[in-house]
Amino acid sequence: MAVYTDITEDDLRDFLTQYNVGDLTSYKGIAEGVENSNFLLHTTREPLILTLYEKRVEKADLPFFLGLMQHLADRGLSCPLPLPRRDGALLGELSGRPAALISFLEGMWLRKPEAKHCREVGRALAQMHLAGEGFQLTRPNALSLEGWKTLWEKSGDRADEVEAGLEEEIGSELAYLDSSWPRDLPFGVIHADLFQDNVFFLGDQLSGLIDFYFACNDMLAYDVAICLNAWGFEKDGSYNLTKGMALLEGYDAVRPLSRQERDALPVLCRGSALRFFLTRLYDWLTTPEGALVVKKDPLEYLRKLRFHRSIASSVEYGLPAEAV
Ligand SMILES: Nc1ncnc2c1ncn2[C@@H]1O[C@H](COP(=O)(O)OP(=O)(O)OP(=O)(O)O)[C@@H](O)[C@H]1O
Ligand SMILES: N[C@@H](CCO)C(=O)O
Repeated sequence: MAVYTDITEDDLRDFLTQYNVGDLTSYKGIAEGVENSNFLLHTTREPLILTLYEKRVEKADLPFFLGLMQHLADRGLSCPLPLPRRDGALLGELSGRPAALISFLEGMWLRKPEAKHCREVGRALAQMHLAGEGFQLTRPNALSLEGWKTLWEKSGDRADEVEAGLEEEIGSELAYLDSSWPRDLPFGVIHADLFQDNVFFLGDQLSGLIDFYFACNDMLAYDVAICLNAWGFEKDGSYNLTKGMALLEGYDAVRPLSRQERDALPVLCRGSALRFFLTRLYDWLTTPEGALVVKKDPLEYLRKLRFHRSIASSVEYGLPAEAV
């Protein structure tokens, strides 16, 4: 679920008078997603997505997210576009939340992606990294080392409620990452949350990327690590070498990874697994029972983190040996 903030039809109709989008014919809340409240609207002209930005999205960051979608779409990436209001603004307010109307992207996310889809995702990620060049606004990654430490300070003393021994294990992991985190790899705009539910396909054809609300400036290879975590594992927790290889090959064909980026992949995967473990752990411990949101399992990312600790070289992820 993600409808944290409900809207009334009257308020919505009033909100829509600020746009040139035709008349509202129907609307409904969208159950998927965990961050923002999303609604699907039908108007006499076109389907639209209405997003109300919730707790983890800073209002000051919205020009970055909305401007980035415009920048990427202008450069040929398939992603939703924020619609301007009659006064040109991309952002309005509805039910006390910042709100935007976003174009509807055709397609569905894949519940059972195969290696061929992972290859497409790798390609699209690299295309996004190239298309992001020249974007003028910047946004530091709030969920990198310092952000992880803050999350850990808020939840570390209760971590053993989720699994015994976690307080010590994650404390050591953070210390390791603090001392080993790469700082001089190529930087750019990263998506930072390119999970399966944020990539749409029409049949086997990738139709576009959505949900740029964690996008920020960080190491491009960190985004590859996020994708490898999200797409390279099976539900039973095992790493699927064929899928990982396809994703990496797809990326590398569009934006070749440097030797330094390849060498850093294991540590970047550890950091990325820790990032999602920590946000999930925090949500797990703080979301009240009965809230209308499906809590995501932090232990899934703990298992991935442990897997990455066993990796000695990026060849083990499926990068062709001769190219490493
Ligand atoms: N532009 C769009 N076109 C079509 N459907 C969309 C669009 N944007 C969002 N959706 C629908 O809304 C759902 C939730 O959107 P989104 O992933 O942006 O929400 P979120 O709360 O930010 O989620 P997440 O948990 O991935 O951070 C998507 O799975 C999709 O069904
Ligand atoms: N993709 C995130 C949730 C949304 O940011 C996760 O799976 O934990």
